[in-house]
Amino acid sequence: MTTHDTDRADAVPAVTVSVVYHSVHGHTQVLAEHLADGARLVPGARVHLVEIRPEDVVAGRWRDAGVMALLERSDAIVFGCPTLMGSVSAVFKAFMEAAFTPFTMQAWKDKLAGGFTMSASQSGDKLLVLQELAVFAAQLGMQWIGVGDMPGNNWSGGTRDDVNRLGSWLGLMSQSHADLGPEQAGSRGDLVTARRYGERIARLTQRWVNAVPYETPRMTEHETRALSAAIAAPDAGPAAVTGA
Ligand SMILES: Cc1cc2nc3c(=O)[nH]c(=O)nc-3n(C[C@H](O)[C@H](O)[C@H](O)COP(=O)(O)O)c2cc1C
Repeated sequence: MTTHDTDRADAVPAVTVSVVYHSVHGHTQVLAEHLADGARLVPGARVHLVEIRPEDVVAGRWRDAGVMALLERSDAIVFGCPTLMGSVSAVFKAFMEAAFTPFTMQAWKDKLAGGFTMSASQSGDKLLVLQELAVFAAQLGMQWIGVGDMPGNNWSGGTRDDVNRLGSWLGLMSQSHADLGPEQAGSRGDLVTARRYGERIARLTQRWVNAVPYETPRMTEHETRALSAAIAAPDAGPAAVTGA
């Protein structure tokens, strides 16, 4: 089992958020890391970053008892993988099929869920992957959380740095140019959107599990464009700007 864990239990009650992802060349991993960083902003959030590894797939079956035990005690699970041939990656699908056991026990019922995917094309049929992940979560009886941001890059002044620049709500979409390495994964806007989505999931988990008060953050289109402009500013980085 490969996990990178953070414990920010503080004085508030704890929730456990696990971000489970597969990445072939590292682009999806960057997205997962930013999503986890956003979740870590929430007091009490214990965030686990869990990589699904091809070496744990043997004869078509993925197995890792440690990961499954962690997921069973998680309050929220976020699923992510690259879009490959218009579908979830094969390694991640092997993980999904291994969830047949918790499915039979309804072990993940009423945990919160979310999903993300990365691809090279602007569309690349990423919606199909998010639909697969959402149906998977529904089969497990989970409660799905979508992206809560207005769309970006949908007007003449829009850029790749915009928040939610691919205009996806079912889950988080990001796009990486096929000739660039993971150090240039996605766009600044995608990484900020990932952090915002991670924070949203962790805050909603705190409300769902511990009834921690949560005031729904609302941003007008105008405010969203101002945030996108801040992300595009030369000195700004995704770590510095979230608009939260
Ligand atoms: C076998 C294969 C299939 C792919 N299929 C798609 C696709 O259907 N749509 C798309 O936009 N990109 C596709 N891509 C590009 C990947 O989604 C893209 O390179 C992504 O950044 C890989 O993420 P990773 O570095 O986390 O593995 C494909 C790449 C490979 C190698």
